[in-house]
Amino acid sequence: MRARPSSGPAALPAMSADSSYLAPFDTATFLFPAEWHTFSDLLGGADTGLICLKEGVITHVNRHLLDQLGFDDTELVGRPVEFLFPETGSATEGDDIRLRTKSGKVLRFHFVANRVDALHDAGSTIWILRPESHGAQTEEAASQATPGMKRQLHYLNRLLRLSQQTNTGPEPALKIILKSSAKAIAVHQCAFWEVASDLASTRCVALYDDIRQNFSAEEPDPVFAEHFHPLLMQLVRGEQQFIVADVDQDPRAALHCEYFHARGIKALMAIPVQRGNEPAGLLIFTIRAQPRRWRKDEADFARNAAALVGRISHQAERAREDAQLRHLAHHDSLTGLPNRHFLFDQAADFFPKVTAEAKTLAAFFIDLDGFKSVNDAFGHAVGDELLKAAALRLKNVVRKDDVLVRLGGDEFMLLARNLSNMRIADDIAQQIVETMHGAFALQGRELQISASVGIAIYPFDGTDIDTLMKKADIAMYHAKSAGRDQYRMFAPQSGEGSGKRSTLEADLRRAVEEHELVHFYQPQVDLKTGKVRCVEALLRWRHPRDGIILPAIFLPLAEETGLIHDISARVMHEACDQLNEWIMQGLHGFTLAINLSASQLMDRSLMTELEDALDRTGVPSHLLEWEVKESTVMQHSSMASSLLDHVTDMQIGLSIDDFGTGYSSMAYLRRYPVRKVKIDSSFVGGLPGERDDRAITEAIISMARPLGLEVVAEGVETPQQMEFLRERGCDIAQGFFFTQPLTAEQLETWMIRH
Ligand SMILES: Nc1nc2c(ncn2[C@@H]2O[C@H](COP(=O)(O)OP(=O)(O)OP(=O)(O)O)[C@@H](O)[C@H]2O)c(=O)[nH]1
Repeated sequence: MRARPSSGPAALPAMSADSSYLAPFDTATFLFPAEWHTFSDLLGGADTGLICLKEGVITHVNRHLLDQLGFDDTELVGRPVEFLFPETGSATEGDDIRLRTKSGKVLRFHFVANRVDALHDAGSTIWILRPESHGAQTEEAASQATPGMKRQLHYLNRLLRLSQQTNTGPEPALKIILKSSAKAIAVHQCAFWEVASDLASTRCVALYDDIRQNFSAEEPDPVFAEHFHPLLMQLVRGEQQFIVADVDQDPRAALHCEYFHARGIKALMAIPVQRGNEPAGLLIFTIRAQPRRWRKDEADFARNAAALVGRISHQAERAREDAQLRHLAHHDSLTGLPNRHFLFDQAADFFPKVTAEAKTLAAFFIDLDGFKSVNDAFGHAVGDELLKAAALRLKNVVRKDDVLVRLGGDEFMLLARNLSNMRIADDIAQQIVETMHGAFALQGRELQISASVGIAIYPFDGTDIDTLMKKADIAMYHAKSAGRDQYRMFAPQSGEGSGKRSTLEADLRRAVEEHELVHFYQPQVDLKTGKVRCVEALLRWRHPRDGIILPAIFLPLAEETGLIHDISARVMHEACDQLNEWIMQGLHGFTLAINLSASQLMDRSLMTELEDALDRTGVPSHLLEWEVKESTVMQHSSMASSLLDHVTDMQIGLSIDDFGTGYSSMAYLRRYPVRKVKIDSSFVGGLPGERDDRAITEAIISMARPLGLEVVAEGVETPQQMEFLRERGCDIAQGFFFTQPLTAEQLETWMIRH
């Protein structure tokens, strides 16, 4: 087989050291360095030269060959291989090959094998060069070695490919090495015997059997204990290799013959494995039935495989130790909870995420009440038990994405992410307080304790963990002063922090004036026709520093400061303008839904703003829809009723948000002209798998139908959810399955495509 690289320049001045032949070159794109090292470790016996080429250009040369030729790595890598040929040159597998040294001498090598696509990188070629024959005997040896080395190369190649595919840790890697090594040097079995750290015992970790084609771990038996174990221990301790061609002829094997006969072993190679500088065990290759005169390349391969096993097991041990250390450093040994260090490390990771996702985060500072007296009355050990039991109860309050840590003593902190509204923070704090109420049965006693909780909210009370913790601590202190066994939100008057609140207020004023409050739009799609029936306008604050902020965060502040009026007026006008623009563009056939909070519903001037906006734009009022939360209609029914009555007269649609979230009286459905009810996304999220969510969804749909109400499902994310809803007769769906909320321009493009 001709192996001369075809892509190299045809007539090169071979002896030239002209650097113009150095192509722009990045080794990493050709071959992983680790892969090359594994490869050259395993194949490169003390006298084997290896060159790796990519399209005729040298990418790697092993140490042995570099030493022979007198070149440095950097002098060869990146050059066409012809650079090494004296005058003209060629390379034919199975033949001799002549290469020039740096000093101008010419050396001859035996070209054992040329492997195309040897490594993961298609197009890579590996040349294996052995010392050129010095006489008849060596020539014969070389030609005998050739098929063996080709096989080694073949299995090595497989080994590397597999190790890349699996990459699942030391155990699969070990199996791959055992199997490939057994095949590469054609033995019946290859086993790794690991030695205990006190060097007192060995254990067969894995054994590959070529005949059975499977792995097992050899069970030591009495014959092993008496005849083989002493040999293993002696080899491990002395770091000696034991290479035997015929166990019946070799006097060193005589003592252990019984074991070899019992196992049918005729020849073996036992090679010590080092883990770092410590003995790790032995890699043992065995041959049954026939003696075997081990060739040098086979012994080299075995030694290199043992080195690889040692390296992998060393890396695995280090990774284990690192993980253990990291766990210890980040966890509290009493409760097993993450500790303060973990919290700060985590904070570095999740604060940017929270900001990027425009989410909120609540920090709960939890401190047990009167814990000291438990210690004093019953002793530290009972105190410890109580801390463990309290931690366990707190864990039950934690949701999937939350982080609970023990800060120290009787203090814990919970970070709850992704709060869609502030009521959830109240609910969580209430749960924390309540979870401590039941008596703790500890060491035959019943102990009663309570907890005080302080809450701080990101980004309003702080944008870093230190500040949030401090504010939550202040709020917790206020909960204690108010009588303990309760929670408090951080409020400006609860300590320093008023500065921040007033900055925020100023920010919000500016936001209204500078149009930082913007609408995103999410379509609601008819499940029968696939048409867009409605577009919900979702108000967001595009804060120049803090990113997107949800209304659940800024509306309470807007209500507190009276800014809500300006915001509502703007919402009405902008919604009508946008709808008008879409109508002018020919996008119609859908309504526009606007969310109204409780305080907006009580603002009588809102009606005037709405009428102005409708007059100014000419948008027909029936194309508007108001979305009001069920709780809002219920809690403020008398105050809101006159506004809602007016809406009825104007034929503005009314839809009830978060329908079914816990209010039992449905009388308002008859009282007001409700057009639609929306199934809260918290129920839709569990569809179709969660039994309760299925039952609630089905109940809402069957309740709405006789009342002539349309049902809209919010938060639909998967085809399975959509299919379930469609089958159950849900009319309309909205959610990421169709699209996330979009800007007006994005929505236009989306609509044209759908
Ligand atoms: N058993 C036990 N006690 C601890 C541990 N770490 C700290 N403590 C004790 O926990 C107590 C916590 O103090 P405080 O929170 O001020 O005591 P308290 O009685 O709960 O006071 P209030 O919070 O004001 O109700 C101190 O007495 C600490 O010595 C621990 O690991 N185990």
